[in-house]
This record gives sequence, structure tokens and C-alpha cells, in this order.
Amino acid sequence: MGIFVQIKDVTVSFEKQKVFDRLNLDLEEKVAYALIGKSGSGKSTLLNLIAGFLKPDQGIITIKGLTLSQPRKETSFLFQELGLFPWQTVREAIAMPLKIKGWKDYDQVVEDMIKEIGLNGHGHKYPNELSGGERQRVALARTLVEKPDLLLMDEPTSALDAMTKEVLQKLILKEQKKQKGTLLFVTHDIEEAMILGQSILMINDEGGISSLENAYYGIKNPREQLGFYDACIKIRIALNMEVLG
Ligand SMILES: Nc1ncnc2c1ncn2[C@@H]1O[C@H](COP(=O)(O)OP(=O)(O)OP(=O)(O)O)[C@@H](O)[C@H]1O
Repeated sequence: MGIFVQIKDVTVSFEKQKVFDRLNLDLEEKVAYALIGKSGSGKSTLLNLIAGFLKPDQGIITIKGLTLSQPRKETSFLFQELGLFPWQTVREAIAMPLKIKGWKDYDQVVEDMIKEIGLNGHGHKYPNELSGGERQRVALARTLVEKPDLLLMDEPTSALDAMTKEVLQKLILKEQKKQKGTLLFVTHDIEEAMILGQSILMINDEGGISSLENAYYGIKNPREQLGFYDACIKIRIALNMEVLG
């Protein structure tokens, strides 16, 4: 597997605050990365850089060997705010990226995706007629339907109850295995990082990023694996966060 995203000597500052100072990071092709770090450590900033929404003050970012100068159409982004339009139904929201790309016959693809996310029979509904978890699934479907080669997600399951969270995590895992794109997602949830990330990236106090291979990725019931919680706690301690309750 080759290097897909390369961050070379990237510096980013807001006003006088330096978020990253000569950051170097490589993301490999077709790998799922969890990005964790304290609040304000720069997780969303890193996603914005790789999405091409934010330009570094110094340094360069390359994707597939090409210097990133603007957002790419092969990259999908799932924002915390979801970005669903109140006037679009589930069906219209999922079809939108395909329409923009100039697809003609997308009805079946959209219907298949609606089934995939478990919203069969809800295609005609508007966001205000959906629950929070259903809205999050629609936003996820909209980013997955165009089969991006790079998917960036900012806390995809935040603010969901445990059961809905699990449904969404299973969906992400399934789609990731099927589509085989590169995935980078931000999470505050160490368990989620362990369940979904093949590799876990941690932003440390100095603004550097260290990575660790996740031995638990892909195991069917990771919670049942001996050592799962130990590993979670170790990561929490490394991050200097509160130990799991
Ligand atoms: N547009 C901006 N203007 C000024 N400061 C900013 C801007 N965006 C981010 N920052 C600052 O940069 C730092 C990193 O922000 P960022 O949103 O990347 O953190 P984060 O790790 O995603 O945090 P959280 O976990 O709380 O969402 C923060 O101190 C934030 O206040």
C-alpha cells in the first residue's frame, strides 16, 4: 500500500496561536485512521487542511502525489453540523452529490443506499421528520454514496445514544471494508477509535502526532476481547485524559 496523503513541514497558526509547527504525517492508502486528542489540540484543523478548506501558512500537503491547492471532488467530508438542508428529503439529500457529478440514472443507487442505512420507507421525509440518529445516517449516506477515495469525518457518532452509536459504527465499518477508501475520523471516544480505526493517531501536547497500530480492529466483538479496556485505558493515560468510567 502506498502513501495517499502526505503532510510535509506544515505550520498553521490562528492569530498568534500556533496549532501545528512543522507537522509531518503520512496516511496510507485504504487505511482507516482514528484521530484523537484533547479539545483544542487541532483535530478539526487537521481535517480542514486535508480537505483543502484551510491552507497551511508553511509546508505542503500532497494527495496521491499531487499538491493540494483546493478541495478535491474525490474527497468527502462529514461535518459535525451534518449540513442537511431542511428543504431536501432523504432521497434528495443522498442524490445531491450524484446530481452534482452529472450522473443521470441514480435512482437505484440512492434507493440501495437508503436500504443500506436502514431507512427504507423514510425516503420522502424531511430532516425535521427524522430522529437525530436517522439524520446522522442520512448525512453519512450522502458522503458514502459517491464512493470517495478519501473520507474525512468529524465526530461521526457524537451526541448519539449507545445503541444508535453502535448501528452507525457498524455501518461505517461495513462501508469502509466494502469501499476501501482512506478514512480519517475524529473521535473523543477511545472505544470508537479502537472499533473503527486500523491505526490510531494521537495529537500530543506539543502539536506532534504519534501513531499506534490497533490490534483490535476488525475483531467482531472487541468489547469481549481480553485487554480491550486495558488498551483503552492506556490510550487515555497517554492522552492524559480521564480514565474510562
Ligand atoms: N478559524 C479559527 N480562528 C481562530 N482560531 C481557531 C480557528 N479554528 C481553530 N482555532 C483554534 O485552533 C485550535 C485548534 O482548534 P480545533 O478546532 O482544530 O481543535 P479540536 O481538536 O478539533 O477541538 P475540539 O475537540 O474541541 O473540537 C483551538 O485553540 C481553536 O480555538
